[in-house]
Amino acid sequence: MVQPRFVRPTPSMPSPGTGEPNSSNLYVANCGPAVGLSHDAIAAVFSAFGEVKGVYAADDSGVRVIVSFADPFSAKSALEALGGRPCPDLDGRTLHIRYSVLQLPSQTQVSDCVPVSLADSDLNIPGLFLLPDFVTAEEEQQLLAAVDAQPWIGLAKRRVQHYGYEFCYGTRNVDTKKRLGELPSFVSPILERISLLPNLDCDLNLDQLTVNEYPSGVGLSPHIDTHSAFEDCIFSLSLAGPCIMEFRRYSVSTWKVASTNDGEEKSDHDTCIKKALYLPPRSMLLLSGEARYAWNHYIPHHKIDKVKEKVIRRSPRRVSFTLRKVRKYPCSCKYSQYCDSQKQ
Ligand SMILES: O=C(O)CCC(=O)C(=O)O
Ligand SMILES: [Fe+2]
Repeated sequence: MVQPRFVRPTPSMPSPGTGEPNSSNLYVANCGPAVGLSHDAIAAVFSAFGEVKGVYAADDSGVRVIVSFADPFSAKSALEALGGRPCPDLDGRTLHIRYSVLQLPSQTQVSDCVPVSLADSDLNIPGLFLLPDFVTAEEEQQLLAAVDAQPWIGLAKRRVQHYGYEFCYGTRNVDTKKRLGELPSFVSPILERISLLPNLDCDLNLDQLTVNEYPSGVGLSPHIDTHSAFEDCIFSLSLAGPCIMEFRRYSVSTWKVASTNDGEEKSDHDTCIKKALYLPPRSMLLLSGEARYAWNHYIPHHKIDKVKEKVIRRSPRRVSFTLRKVRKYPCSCKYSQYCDSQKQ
């Protein structure tokens, strides 16, 4: 699936707030993954005004998004209610909103494609490690059978299960006072294998597991796992199918980002470094240090991926086990510009 591309309307287009709504799509500046606000969090706020079909990056800045509604009247209500004022549910940021229009496919740039690496060393991201064949094919089947015997929670596009602590998608955090219990015994062999990994300078008493089941073509919006929620070292085991994971480091990625009056940062800030890695089934991805704290991770919403000139169709299903250690005290990492604990 090709992600739709939207543009900001030109000045000749009808101006917002006057008369009829002219688009179902809103161009929203001053929020996005570069300032710790995931597309899911933005969708949750805008869906108070009607059905949100999707939230997309407007450009590479990480602070400008397109919110696409099912109808123009919802877009108009959201623009009128949220535009130009601080939004308490989005970190108090002042949203700068205009209508946006869909760009025709012929005008669409195809520069979105990031070359996909097969080995972690090609990415050159400190703290990122890919461990192929972390579990055997037999163990993979046992793990899948174990989670399929448990109840799934349905989200908009994928299903999840939480163990240890519930992960709350609204706050992107966990409630440390609400422990669900021990991690299930079916992950014990994995925890044991993790504990034997050499040279890891982090707390490996992992106590939170999120199981994600992605149908073909479903991805995950760019995000950094909330610093205040989890310690360093985040493990993600891929089962049943592969995926491409993209990593983005935004140049404006800061909680303290200064924006001009209309929320537009200067164009020399409009860049992010993008890298992509192929995660085969049964592999374990470890995000630690810089990779965990400073890089957004993202699974593009594609049904077909291109890996080293080969076209790969996504399998009907990918199941991931994300294992983390819940943080009990504020984060004091050295990546303060990405850190909600050190937000000023
Ligand atoms: O599915 C994955 O491998 C990643 C999941 C993830 O990033 C998360 O749950 O925060
Ligand atoms: Fe994540």
